[in-house]
Amino acid sequence: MKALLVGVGQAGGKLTTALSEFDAEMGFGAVRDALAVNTAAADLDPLPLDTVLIGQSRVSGHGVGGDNELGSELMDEDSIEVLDALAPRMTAEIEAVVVVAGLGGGTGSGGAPVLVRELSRVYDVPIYALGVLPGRDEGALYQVNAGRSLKTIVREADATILLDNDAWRSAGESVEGGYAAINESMAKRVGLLLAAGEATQGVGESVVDTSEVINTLRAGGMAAVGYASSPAAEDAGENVNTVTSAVRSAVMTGLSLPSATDADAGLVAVAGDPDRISRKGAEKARKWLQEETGSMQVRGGDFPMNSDRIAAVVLLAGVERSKRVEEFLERARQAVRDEPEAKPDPATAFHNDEIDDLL
Ligand SMILES: Nc1nc2c(ncn2[C@@H]2O[C@H](COP(=O)(O)OP(=O)(O)OP(=O)(O)O)[C@@H](O)[C@H]2O)c(=O)[nH]1
Repeated sequence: MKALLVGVGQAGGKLTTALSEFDAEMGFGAVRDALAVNTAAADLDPLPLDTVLIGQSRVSGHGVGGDNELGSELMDEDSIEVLDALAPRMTAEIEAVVVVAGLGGGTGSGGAPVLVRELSRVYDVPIYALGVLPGRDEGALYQVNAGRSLKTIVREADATILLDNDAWRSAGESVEGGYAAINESMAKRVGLLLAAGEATQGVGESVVDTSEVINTLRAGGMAAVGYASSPAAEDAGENVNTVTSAVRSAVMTGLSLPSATDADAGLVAVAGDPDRISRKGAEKARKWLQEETGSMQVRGGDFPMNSDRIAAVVLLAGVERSKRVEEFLERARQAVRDEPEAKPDPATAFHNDEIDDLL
């Protein structure tokens, strides 16, 4: 999928950078261009990307300090500047725009839903969101902000891929301490997914096509991406279990939103040397995923790559009924109970259209 990335806020800018770098290192060419937008000049300065500073007349380049309503207002006021910066990058080859943001802060949390809405008004290609959920150790404000932002962005975007900071929390390590490694790992999942339909090596109808990724994401709502890999034998016949166990691990332990396995649609891309990929293994894995997700709509195919390993990239779409999402919303609800002055209950807001959301 030839994509244009827009990072909003600090996490958005860093993740967009990690994604662009992964795509370039792998030589995929799926990330065609990228831009970072922020209200804080200091967060934009270190990024190796073109940048747009918004809200200068109101916050003088100092950020919004976690106020996502202000983040949303500033994006609304300056969206023309952002759209102007994007216009020359929106060439005919672009198949999707991905707006990347941490949902728990201020600028990304408030600004990303506004930008998604504006982009959807102007362009016909799908506008996806890539949102980072705060870890459970992060403060109440992060949880509340993310709850409201999530509700709004899911409504505005064609699909919202969620990355849960807790999914990467290794024992004893703080989320803050591990951002660089977390971002690399997130970038690998999403970068492979974007590149899955771009594979040019190898032919055959079993190769995953960009339209299959887009059609899977048509389930809308929230999505998750999983990844796992293992060494493979040279002979495809010996790799039946290698393929099935890579797909299982991608879902059971490698998902960007852990346990989000109740899905409306799925896609399994088996990456590796086509001579090593077991057809039987790929078919078994697809059937297993149908059972695991309860969806009959599970697509599958190869992602030809030069490698002596076999990797599985799994996309699950329409995962909003999952336990993990409920857990997050309960956390946000609890945060509101603990800090009653912190805006409306995001969990109720998520399920109740009568309650105001961010936009
Ligand atoms: N995965 C990941 N999460 C991050 C990173 N940086 C911040 N976060 C998370 O993002 C949320 C905070 O959002 P930020 O992007 O820092 O905030 P912002 O959008 O710049 O908003 P303001 O700083 O309030 O203007 C928190 O949940 C952080 O844990 C990062 O590099 N990687």
